[in-house]
Amino acid sequence: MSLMFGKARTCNIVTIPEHEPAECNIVVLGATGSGKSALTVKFLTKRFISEYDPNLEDTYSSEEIVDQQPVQVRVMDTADQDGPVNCERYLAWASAFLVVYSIDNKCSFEICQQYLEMVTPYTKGLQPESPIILLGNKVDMERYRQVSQTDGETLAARFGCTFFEVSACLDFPSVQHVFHEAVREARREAERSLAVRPLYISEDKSTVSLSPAPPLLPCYKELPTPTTAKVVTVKSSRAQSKRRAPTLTLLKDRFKIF
Ligand SMILES: Nc1nc2c(ncn2[C@@H]2O[C@H](COP(=O)(O)OP(=O)(O)OP(=O)(O)O)[C@@H](O)[C@H]2O)c(=O)[nH]1
Repeated sequence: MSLMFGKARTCNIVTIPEHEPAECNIVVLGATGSGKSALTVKFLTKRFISEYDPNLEDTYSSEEIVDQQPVQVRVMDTADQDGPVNCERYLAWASAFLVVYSIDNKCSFEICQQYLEMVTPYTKGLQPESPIILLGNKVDMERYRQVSQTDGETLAARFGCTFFEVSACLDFPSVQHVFHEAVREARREAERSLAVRPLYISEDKSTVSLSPAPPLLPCYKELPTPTTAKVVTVKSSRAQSKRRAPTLTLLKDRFKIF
């Protein structure tokens, strides 16, 4: 079974065959219109969407290379109407969370606080924890800014999470960096939680062993089935390129891409 950075793993240390990539489930949360879908599609296709179905919630999968290591990244682009509802559909599934607001919308920032207040108590009690990244999106809208960078940094510090300001319609590398940073933090958490298991040194000191692993309890929860979620395998026009690229077959009627 491949190692998941997050809940979905057996409770023993599992060695992953070289060829099998690790997996990382990222849940994108935030107020309506904050840019969750635009950030998700930018990460998967390098392109910026302008129109979308605001009520659709989808989960995408992409093969990524993060720090020379292959990882199957699944991104759940959620669509709550105004604030956290029905959270159990993603809490146990997530390896990491991106909580998004728009810097030109104070209300979206306040809704992010509700998400952080809901998600943090759940993740802090887990081994490994699911890291949270707070994202101020639409930084290209500086002239309409309603939320200062300091406000974002202060909120992130209060909940112990990482903070970035990005724009889904500007450069791709800054958006890719946020998703890859979520993978790195989930990877570090998974390694840390494996490392903190107590070591037992036998009487004759001849052997050192890890604490007896708890019984094999598959912790993996099936992919949540939100009302309209579909796991979409993604294939982008770049898939034809030589470079190992994320692939996206976007269901054209959902997004207008330019
Ligand atoms: N200027 C600017 N507009 C953006 C940016 N990201 C998204 N938008 C626009 O903001 C609107 C909402 O973007 P979405 O990605 O659909 O937002 P969402 O959070 O997915 O919204 P819901 O699907 O309703 O939950 C769209 O018109 C996007 O084109 C950005 O970084 N800059």
